[in-house]
Amino acid sequence: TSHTVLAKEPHSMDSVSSSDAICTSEKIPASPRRGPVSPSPSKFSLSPKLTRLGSLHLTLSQATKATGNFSPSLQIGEGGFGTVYRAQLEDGQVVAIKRAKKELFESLRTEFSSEVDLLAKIDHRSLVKLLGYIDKGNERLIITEYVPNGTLREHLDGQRGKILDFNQRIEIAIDVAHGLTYLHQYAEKQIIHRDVKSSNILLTESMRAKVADFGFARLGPVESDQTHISTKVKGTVGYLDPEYMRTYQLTTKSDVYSFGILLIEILTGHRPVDMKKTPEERVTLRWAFNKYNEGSVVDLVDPLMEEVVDSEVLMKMFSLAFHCAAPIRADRPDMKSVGEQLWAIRADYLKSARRGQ
Ligand SMILES: Nc1ncnc2c1ncn2[C@@H]1O[C@H](COP(=O)(O)OP(=O)(O)OP(=O)(O)O)[C@@H](O)[C@H]1O
Repeated sequence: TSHTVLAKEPHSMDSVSSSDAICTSEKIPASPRRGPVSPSPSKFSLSPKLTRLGSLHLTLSQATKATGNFSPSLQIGEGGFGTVYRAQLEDGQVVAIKRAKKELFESLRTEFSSEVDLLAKIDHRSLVKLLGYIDKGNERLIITEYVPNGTLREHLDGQRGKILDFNQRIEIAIDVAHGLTYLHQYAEKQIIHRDVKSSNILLTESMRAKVADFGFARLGPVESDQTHISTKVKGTVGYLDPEYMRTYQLTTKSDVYSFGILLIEILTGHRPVDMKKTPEERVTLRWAFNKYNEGSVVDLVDPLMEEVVDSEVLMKMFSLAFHCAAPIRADRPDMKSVGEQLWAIRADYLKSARRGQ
């Protein structure tokens, strides 16, 4: 399923090798099914103050009313941890409300509270904004801004009408890079998203991208001499940093790896791992890297996108993506530099497109 999540305890004996992970489209059951998650000290805890978080003050009955009593007709999505509804408030404002799944309630508590605590501190146009939070009785609701135009994956699949053109694809990549740069460098505390993927990128009507779903996000190292944090491996197969999988050491470079995989997906339209494809195309990173080395970069471009893009521009985009997805984290650039490089490639692209007119 597309929602299961890989979770691996540090130092556990039943370790999963990265090749196992790559060969399966199904993700290893998340920690909820492995029994209660022990709250780690560095993770935020749910404090009573949280009910007052965010700029929106809704009661449970107002939220219930706004979602038509959690009506299936207002359901816009379902993730591993909850169901998402589109809701209209009394003043007409449209919001998204994520309701925690009851059967996973106890084990979800940390996931959900981590999302709330992190979202509350964030204010950036490329990151989905938290508006409010309700924790009452056996309901946990997160209210966020509603992003109306579906996920990046839906657009790549052609489920949302017009196929994204090349300029839109670069702009989406730039937005995601800016959102992640903010999390890594400018947020009050360093935040690592841990689940950067195309179904977590939401698009606005003007096709600008916002990074969503902070359910797995973690604070980065707090001590200045600390280079990484050691933690359970979480994320989605295909996007997971192999060094993090091997060592359990999490750094911002794990998001950079996932971003590299996402960039290849944006350019090719291929999911990171697709068992329906031929063996040589199954693992998109490997397929793209081989084609790139053969000099056949033009074969990699999403066939749904009819535009002919300058091959120099394509080479630069793929080269940046492979750099981000380098096996060793020290070889990966930081997100700020990725944003700057994308910006420069976009300028080259616009020049080449003007020449071609
Ligand atoms: N703020 C929002 N505005 C509009 N649609 C949203 C919003 N948040 C989520 N959605 C929709 O709800 C779906 C489910 O979101 P959710 O974050 O719960 O799960 P997911 O990312 O698909 O899966 P998982 O959390 O298991 O990785 C999204 O794919 C998207 O279609």
